[in-house]
Amino acid sequence: MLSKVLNYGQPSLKGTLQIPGDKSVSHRSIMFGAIAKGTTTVEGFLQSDDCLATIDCFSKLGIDISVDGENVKIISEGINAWNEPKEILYTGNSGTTTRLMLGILAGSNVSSVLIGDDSIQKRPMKRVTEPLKQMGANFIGRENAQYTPIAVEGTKLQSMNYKMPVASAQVKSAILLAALQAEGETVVTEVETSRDHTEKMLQHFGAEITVEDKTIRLTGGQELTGTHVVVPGDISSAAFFLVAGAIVPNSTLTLKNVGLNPTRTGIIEVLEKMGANIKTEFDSYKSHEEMGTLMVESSSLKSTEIGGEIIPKLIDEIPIIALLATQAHGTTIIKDAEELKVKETNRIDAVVNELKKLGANIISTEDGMIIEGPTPLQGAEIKTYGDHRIGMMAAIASLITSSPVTIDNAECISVSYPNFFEQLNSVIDKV
Ligand SMILES: O=C(O)C1=C[C@@H](OP(=O)(O)O)[C@@H](O)[C@H](O)C1
Ligand SMILES: C=C(OP(=O)(O)O)C(=O)O
Repeated sequence: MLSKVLNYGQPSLKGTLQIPGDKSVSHRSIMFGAIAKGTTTVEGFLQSDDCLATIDCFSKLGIDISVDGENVKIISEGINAWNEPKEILYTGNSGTTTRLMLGILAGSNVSSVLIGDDSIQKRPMKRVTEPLKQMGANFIGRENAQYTPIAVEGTKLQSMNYKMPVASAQVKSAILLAALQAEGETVVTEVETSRDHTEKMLQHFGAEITVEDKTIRLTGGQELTGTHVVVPGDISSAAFFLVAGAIVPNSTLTLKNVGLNPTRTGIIEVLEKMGANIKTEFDSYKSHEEMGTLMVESSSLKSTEIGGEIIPKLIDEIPIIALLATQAHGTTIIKDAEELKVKETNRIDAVVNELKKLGANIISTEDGMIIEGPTPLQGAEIKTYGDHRIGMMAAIASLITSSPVTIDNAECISVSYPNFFEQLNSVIDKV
């Protein structure tokens, strides 16, 4: 583990960043390219550890995948032509890879074994293996297929009618990907609308799917055809610079190429409610997903309450929103976010413990946290828990601390944002 001392000396931030590819869309571009018949070309692919784990899994299934920087080409004869992998499929630190692969492999005609890193081995998988078993899937794994390693014996699946108990795009996507191979019409109903990249990509690859409010219908047996995918920049990565621009005095940042799918833009709504100076400009059609440019300038901020249906639209941004709240006037309450406990680490505990070390006035609750601001922050030794989003939260905090911040593991950031420090250094105003 590489520890890193962050000593920027309270700079201001100025400049323009090209935000790297969306992690969720990058994973799905490979998965759909492998399921589809023909050639799929991907532009703007995120070459991060998580997305490379997805490529590695599909290479082991015999799919021809070539990577040339942000361009990827996938050639497949369709899901029924996959090879039975001779090796274990390693999903690394990626919950998305693990859960979506379980859905895909369940209805394939291969047998395989999935395993992830130490963090993945603790993350709950029953949320996908239970509903998939109801469709006929065969899994063997610890505690009734709650934890990896999990063995999957692909089989013919039946459709089902499923009311989701949690707001999770990974659960929804695993079921929809299984439903594509199942006999009959599957109906999935969400508790709250979560990111809809799977639904959008199904349409983009030629499938018919209907979405009405929180109910999604998909009939199995539809064949996907290879196509071209333009991956927008990741708003969850842009979020770190949106918050940096808002809290670091005298800053002006322009973020280009940002994915603006409305199921992901909760962070923009929150920044606006808190009084941030932020502007959005949509690009004309470039991708099957909305994208555009965001501009942010530092300003005085006020507290807010975050809970209910907005939570899935900003779930990965809560660590950086907590830092934002330390600089806002008043009491910010984040609730209905118990899902944070089953991410790369328990993000409620990690955020509260680490921001406290920096001097924040923050407490944890059963389903979130309460933050009182504004508070001047000081340097400290921060533990990332191997969680990329905690590492980046600490790095952005270091821009406003009175003394240096040390993070114990800088490498984990490459799970989602390999050129994070390069981009951060490029906007530190040297004058
Ligand atoms: O479907 C996806 O690509 C993701 C869904 C979310 O997880 P949950 O579905 O567990 O909420 C999110 O936290 C994760 O980073 C990516
Ligand atoms: C939770 C995350 O990803 P995953 O679930 O794919 O590991 C994340 O990127 O914050």
